[in-house]
Amino acid sequence: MKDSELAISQITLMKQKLHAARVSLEEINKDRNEKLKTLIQFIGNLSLACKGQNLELDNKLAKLRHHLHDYDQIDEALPDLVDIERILKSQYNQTMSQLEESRMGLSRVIRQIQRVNSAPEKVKKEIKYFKQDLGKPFHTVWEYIPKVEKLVGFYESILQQEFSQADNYEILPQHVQLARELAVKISEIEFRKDQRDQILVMKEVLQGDITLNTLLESYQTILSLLLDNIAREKSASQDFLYALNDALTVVRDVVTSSHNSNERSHQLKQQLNKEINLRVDNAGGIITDVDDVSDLKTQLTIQLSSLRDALSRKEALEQREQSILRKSIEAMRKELNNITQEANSYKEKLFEHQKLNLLDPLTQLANRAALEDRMDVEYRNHIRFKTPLWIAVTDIDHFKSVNDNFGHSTGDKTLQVIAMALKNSLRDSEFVARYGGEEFVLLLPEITEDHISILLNRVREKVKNIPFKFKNQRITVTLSIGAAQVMDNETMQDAFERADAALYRAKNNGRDRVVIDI
Ligand SMILES: Nc1nc2c(ncn2[C@@H]2O[C@H](COP(=O)(O)OP(=O)(O)OP(=O)(O)O)[C@@H](O)[C@H]2O)c(=O)[nH]1
Repeated sequence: MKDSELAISQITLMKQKLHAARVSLEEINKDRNEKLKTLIQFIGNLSLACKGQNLELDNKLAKLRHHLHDYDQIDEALPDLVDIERILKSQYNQTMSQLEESRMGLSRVIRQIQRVNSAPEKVKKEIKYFKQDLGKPFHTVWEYIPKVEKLVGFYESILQQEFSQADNYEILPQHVQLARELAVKISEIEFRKDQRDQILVMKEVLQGDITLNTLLESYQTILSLLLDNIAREKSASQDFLYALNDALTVVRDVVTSSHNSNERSHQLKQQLNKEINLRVDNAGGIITDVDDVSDLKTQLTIQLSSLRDALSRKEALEQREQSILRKSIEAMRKELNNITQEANSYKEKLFEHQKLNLLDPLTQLANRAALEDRMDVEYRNHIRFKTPLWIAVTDIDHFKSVNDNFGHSTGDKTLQVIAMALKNSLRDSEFVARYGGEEFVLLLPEITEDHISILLNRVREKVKNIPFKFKNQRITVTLSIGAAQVMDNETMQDAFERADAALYRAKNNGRDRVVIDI
């Protein structure tokens, strides 16, 4: 009887050990879930950083986040990782085919250039080599951009030759018009800080007495500056996509291998559990069935030794599992750290870029893209809270005569002063954007019909009272304004068109007035 008591106490001990093993397994699971949370957070940041580059990539990352929510669903995330890799590859292929098209375009242009007989012999030879060089495919956008620059260089050499042969090229009114338009266009483009001084000088030149040569030079310089900017932008996003691709491959491999080994250990553990339960059951059966103590002792010793053996195999298995898990988490953490750093720096660049993209460089007011975003927001609020919303379109009267009489740079300064006056006459909840040349759009929420006319006339008067003085001449600049309230069941675009039509009526009725479409 004493022996059987001993056996029972050993079984109890085994059970306690089993319980302890289960608790430590739970702890491992808890740790694993925490790491998973970090991974999900990371994928969330990644989605933010990638947002807008490729809609499918955005959706897949969102889905991946959803699947990774639960470690048990990790196998469901595997196809997403494969898909994301596929999208990145297809983006790469798309770039390659665009590059191929561009290469063919350049080949066409170079064939045309070759027809220019007056090109200097040296340039002709270079063009020939260049054409042969163009036969080879481009692998990256950086191979393409220098080729375009070179092509522009050929044009320049040929034109210089033409100019030196005949300097009787005259500047015609349409050339001056082109120069003025170019000056306006470059005000609408946001150049990098280090390029701005160069652009300012060029703007002055284009607005003054230009020669055909200066006009061509300006086109060439602007083209090279733009190409440089495109190359920088592309390089930032491409670097990021490569890093992202590499990181995703590592994460996928780690997840796959940890998933496979998990599957194997799960089966092994089930087997061991079965074996342990069988041993415990057997031991219980022996205690009740066998009467002879020495028999009982022998049989229990056999059962207990098998039980001990099974438990130690289980413990070894759990230890191995834990070490694999630790290693894979470490690998993931390292990769995640790298990519988080990449994502952060890319996010900063994107943010800077977005900020630039939403501001009109000349007036520092919101631009058209920002206006569209804000229209969406105001329209949603109008629908949701049933609050009144007005849209007003305003245009400076006879602005062309300011440019014609006092020059484009005076025109620019006038635009800046008026933009500031418009902004200062509105409340924080109201919004103004430069819609185009000398046209501005105002979004005015929560204004009643009685007040809209008062408000817009106040804005009009404010601009009219600005004491502009050009070439010692006191000038009054006026605004025409058209406004419309967004009606029930009306789209923002329809209301905008009614406001624009009202502006047209204000112009036709003598300008310097507000017309409200009712
Ligand atoms: N200086 C400068 N002028 C600009 C800019 N954008 C547009 N403009 C000029 O604004 C003028 C607009 O002229 P029009 O559309 O004929 O109209 P307007 O002279 O204002 O006459 P109304 O609108 O009929 O009262 C053109 O001369 C454009 O060149 C800019 O950024 N800077």
